[in-house]
Amino acid sequence: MAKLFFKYGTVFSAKSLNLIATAHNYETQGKKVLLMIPFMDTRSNGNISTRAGFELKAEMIDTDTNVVDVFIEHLNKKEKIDCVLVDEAQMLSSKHIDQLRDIVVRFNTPVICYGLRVSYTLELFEASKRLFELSDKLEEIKTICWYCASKATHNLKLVEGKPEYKGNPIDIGGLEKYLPVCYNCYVNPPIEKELKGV
Ligand SMILES: Nc1ncnc2c1ncn2[C@@H]1O[C@H](COP(=O)(O)OP(=O)(O)O)[C@@H](O)[C@H]1O
Ligand SMILES: Cc1cn([C@H]2C[C@H](O)[C@@H](COP(=O)(O)O)O2)c(=O)[nH]c1=O
Repeated sequence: MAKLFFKYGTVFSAKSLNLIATAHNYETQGKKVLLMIPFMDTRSNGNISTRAGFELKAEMIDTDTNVVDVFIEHLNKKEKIDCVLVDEAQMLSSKHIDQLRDIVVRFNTPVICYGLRVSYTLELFEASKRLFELSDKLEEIKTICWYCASKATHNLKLVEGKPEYKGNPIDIGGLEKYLPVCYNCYVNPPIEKELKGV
């Protein structure tokens, strides 16, 4: 029986790197993966990429895209899909997550979603909440706090060097805007540490 997975972590925890390694493992065995990324991720241009330097082309999922239809289009092209991999899953809607769940059940195909758990405003993203509700397996991808030796559990947003805790939970950006932090450093960040070598 195929399963729905949610592999979640903070920003900069190597989620995309993990996805690309999984795709590579399938492909070296001659198996086919279907890659998806939300259209909303305007940084991607339809590519899943990692800061470690790899990039893969993906299907872009817009608000009104039915992901089951995307999957069936590939089957109709005589592709045998062995696994669906979704990056930045937190930017999808809960309806998309229901559709991904449907793919697992109807086509007995594993779906692995990678994404953030909570926003810089400390809210579960709509899609992440649905993934916690529907997934067969939850796995945390871990990294360390930017400022101390604790595990990072939250995402700190900095605007002109100052922490920002309120606003639209979806706000695209990279390390210039978000840092992986523990809860203590989220609440009281020692923000003088510079961004070096990233
Ligand atoms: N230039 C680099 N070369 C190799 N690895 C890097 C480089 N820059 C960052 N990394 C590593 O890449 C990881 C972040 O990767 P990424 O997959 O983009 O994370 P996420 O998708 O969780 O934001 C971190 O573990 C970091 O140590
Ligand atoms: C914390 C947080 C992040 N985002 C955005 C910023 C990036 O575009 C992605 C996360 O990318 P990564 O590969 O995981 O680093 O999500 C956001 O919109 N809201 C947030 O709270």
